[in-house]
Amino acid sequence: MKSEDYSESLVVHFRRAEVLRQQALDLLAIDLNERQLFDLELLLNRGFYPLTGFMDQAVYESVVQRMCLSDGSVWPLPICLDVTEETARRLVPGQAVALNDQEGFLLALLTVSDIWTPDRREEARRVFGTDDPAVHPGVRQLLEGTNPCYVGGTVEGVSLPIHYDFLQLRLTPSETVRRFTMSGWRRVLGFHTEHYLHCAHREMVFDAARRVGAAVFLQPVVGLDHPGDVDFYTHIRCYQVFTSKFPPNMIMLGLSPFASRRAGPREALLQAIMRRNFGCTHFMVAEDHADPFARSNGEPTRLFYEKGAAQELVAQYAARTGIEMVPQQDYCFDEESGRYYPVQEAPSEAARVITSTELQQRMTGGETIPPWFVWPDMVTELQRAFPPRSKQGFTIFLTGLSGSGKSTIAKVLLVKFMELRERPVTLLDGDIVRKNLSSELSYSREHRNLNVTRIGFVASEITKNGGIAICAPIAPYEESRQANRALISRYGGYVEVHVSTPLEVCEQRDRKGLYAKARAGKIQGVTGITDPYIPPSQPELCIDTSTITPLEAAQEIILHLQQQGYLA
Ligand SMILES: Nc1ncnc2c1ncn2[C@@H]1O[C@H](COP(=O)(O)OS(=O)(=O)O)[C@@H](OP(=O)(O)O)[C@H]1O
Ligand SMILES: Nc1ncnc2c1ncn2[C@@H]1O[C@H](COP(=O)(O)OP(=O)(O)O)[C@@H](O)[C@H]1O
Repeated sequence: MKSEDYSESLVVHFRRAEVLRQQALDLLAIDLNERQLFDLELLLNRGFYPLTGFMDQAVYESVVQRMCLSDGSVWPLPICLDVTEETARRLVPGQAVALNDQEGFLLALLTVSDIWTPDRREEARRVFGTDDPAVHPGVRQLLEGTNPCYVGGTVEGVSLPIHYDFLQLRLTPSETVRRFTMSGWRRVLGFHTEHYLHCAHREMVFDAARRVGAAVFLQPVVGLDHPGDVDFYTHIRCYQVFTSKFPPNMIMLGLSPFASRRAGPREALLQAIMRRNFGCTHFMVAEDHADPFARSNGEPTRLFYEKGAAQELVAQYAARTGIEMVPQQDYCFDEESGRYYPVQEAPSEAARVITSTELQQRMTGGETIPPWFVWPDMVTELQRAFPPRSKQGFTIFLTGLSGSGKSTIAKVLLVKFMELRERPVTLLDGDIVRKNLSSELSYSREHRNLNVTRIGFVASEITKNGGIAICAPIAPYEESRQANRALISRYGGYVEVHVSTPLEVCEQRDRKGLYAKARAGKIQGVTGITDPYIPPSQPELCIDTSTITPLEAAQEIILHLQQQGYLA
């Protein structure tokens, strides 16, 4: 396109966007969730070409049952907009609806074609191969994480979803096609990944590209949070290091906003179609591609889909999709010859593959990483995401009856950590939180859980930023304690301490007269008397303070932290 033509088309686009913005002021608006935003972005940037909007019922059924659109072209997964029953009742065919991001910023106008209640169990059976949410996380997401009604219709874009990070890498299909052409790339091998890549991956990608005579388009999936994954920014910086290890003009990095369904072969096929839209001629597919239980680097694991099924499906449809399947082979390192080999061709049993889990363990344990495994500049990046435990933040969560000794132990720990001066320390004591953060809450089960998860949220932020959080609420219920454990252990250490001092001792202490009041019937719902305390099922430590001093109790916790490597 000539530059005058391009400026003219931009002007037309801006004028049209302004018209749509005015129109949207009077329309019903739907604020899209993260998954829906990813789908919308791919509809607007034509990553999902030939789709021009969210599928209507006929197309949806055809895709679910026969994997094709109404014109017969291959399409393996439904791309639908799910809404609540309440929203569905407010919609009629022909109506225009504003589609906003989570902050209410207008992204597109949807012209509704139909609204229906899909049989999501049937969808799950067809698309995922099971309708049991217990055995497949994708099915769980579909049945429990999406709304019950679907809305179909074409979308007209006002703006692509806004990103502020790594803008130079957020390439649309038209941008990648233009860049491939300008680079003289006629054959391009698309490589989709969610894992961090290392030296053996370079050999793997290099060999595959050489075999088919193609350059490489590395397009990692970014966006949805994967618990336990390397921190997002480190992840991308590692991809940048990875691409720097290839000869000039051989590899390009671009970020894809795809929301994975973990639908195995069908998902691999959709990813292949997307890569074709981004300008690739070949697509690398792993044996366990998009399997919900897939792991990088050949870690042994029980897969949901048959090994190799994804490769077969993508290869089977290659002529119709216009993109060829290239099988992905795992590589290992043979120390004797100092060379990398496809795992099946390794000259000796001793050839080494380090798995993602082992790498993570080595990083957090502060162990060395052999140079044949990860380049030193990538190790530096990874060390930021996986600091050794002695540099990670952690939370000590003391739970137990009133008077069991939580606050006293917490105060001793606070002083000890302040003395060490290694990390910033925050004490989130039950009474203090009640005054400052949860003053409106009662002592009902619901409110206690809310209070405890609020404490957990604050502790998770402190832990994430490398600090120490000491929490000391009663926390009588397992559900909120488990939620805190799951949240906080994503970011650092979590030590649950059950201060298990028996009720009789707590009652004898009765520093606040709480038990006396409860026994006299002056207050209701006191934990241990008329309200339950459910002991933690698997606390890291159990401390009964009836026979030990506060200092001794604190020392037990410090010892545990030292054993676990959190304190040097
Ligand atoms: N009904 C009832 N049950 C238990 N405790 C009561 C109640 N009413 C007031 N208090 C005082 O509030 C403190 C407990 O609040 P928490 O926020 O730690 O409780 S919870 O975790 O939300 O269950 C607790 O403080 P601690 O003694 O420091 O534990 C009590 O003094
Ligand atoms: N080993 C111990 N650890 C903690 N507190 C103890 C210990 N031995 C005796 N106590 C006494 O028990 C009481 C516990 O009160 P507190 O720490 O406020 O409990 P909680 O915060 O669990 O309600 C304090 O008076 C404290 O001096």
